[in-house]
Amino acid sequence: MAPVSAVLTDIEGTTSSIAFVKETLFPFAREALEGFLADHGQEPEVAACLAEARRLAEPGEDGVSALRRWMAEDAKVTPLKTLQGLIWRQGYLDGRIEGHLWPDVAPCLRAWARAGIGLHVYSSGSVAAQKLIFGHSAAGDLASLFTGFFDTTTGGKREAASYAAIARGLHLPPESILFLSDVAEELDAAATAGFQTCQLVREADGTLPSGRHRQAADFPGVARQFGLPLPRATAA
Ligand SMILES: CSCCC(=O)C(=O)COP(=O)(O)O
Ligand SMILES: [Mg+2]
Repeated sequence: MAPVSAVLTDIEGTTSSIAFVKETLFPFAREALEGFLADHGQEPEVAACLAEARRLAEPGEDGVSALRRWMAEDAKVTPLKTLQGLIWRQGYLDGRIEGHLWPDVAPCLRAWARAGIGLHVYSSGSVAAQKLIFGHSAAGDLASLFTGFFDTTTGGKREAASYAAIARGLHLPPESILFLSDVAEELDAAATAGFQTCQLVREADGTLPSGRHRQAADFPGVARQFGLPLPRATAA
């Protein structure tokens, strides 16, 4: 096994609870959608999302109906993910939302960054949304620990080509990058591209082990399996 020089992490189900995303973030955006579009629909970034939603909508469906349908389906469609990030921004800034992180995550991220391991994110949430969840997390502002942020504009998380593109973007051999996710199909795609993989099987999220990848219950478990440093308090 090649030494790990970089970690690429998923968010929902990996660094943060599925319940936080589904019961806090998604409803926040759902409830604010129409008001946000009324207030900000003329702004170029918002108008571009609406235009793209109209382009991708089913025949006879308008842009807002398509956005509502994708929300109900939890579809990872770029204009929806971009809009959600823009809507959450206000909630993070005024303190109505605080980014959930499992308590084991921040100490490991800090220890790995201190040791020179490159830290990167790959989530279906937009890059802006990724920076918000880590920048306004329960463990403080962790956004600066990460150097690479990748979202659906790089490609789908279940496609090997997306991971190949990320490795090229990071100028690293795929086998030196460890991808962390709770979703077996994402790990399959990363493994096909040559990444090392580890499934986060978080009991509180009800994740089921795939049996196809190495697995860990938390980030210290990842560290132990892949020779990454442990935070001092858990090193013993
Ligand atoms: C950036 S936090 C919100 C995550 C999100 O919108 C989502 O759809 C979950 O995606 P992930 O790829 O992190 O499972
Ligand atoms: Mg996930």
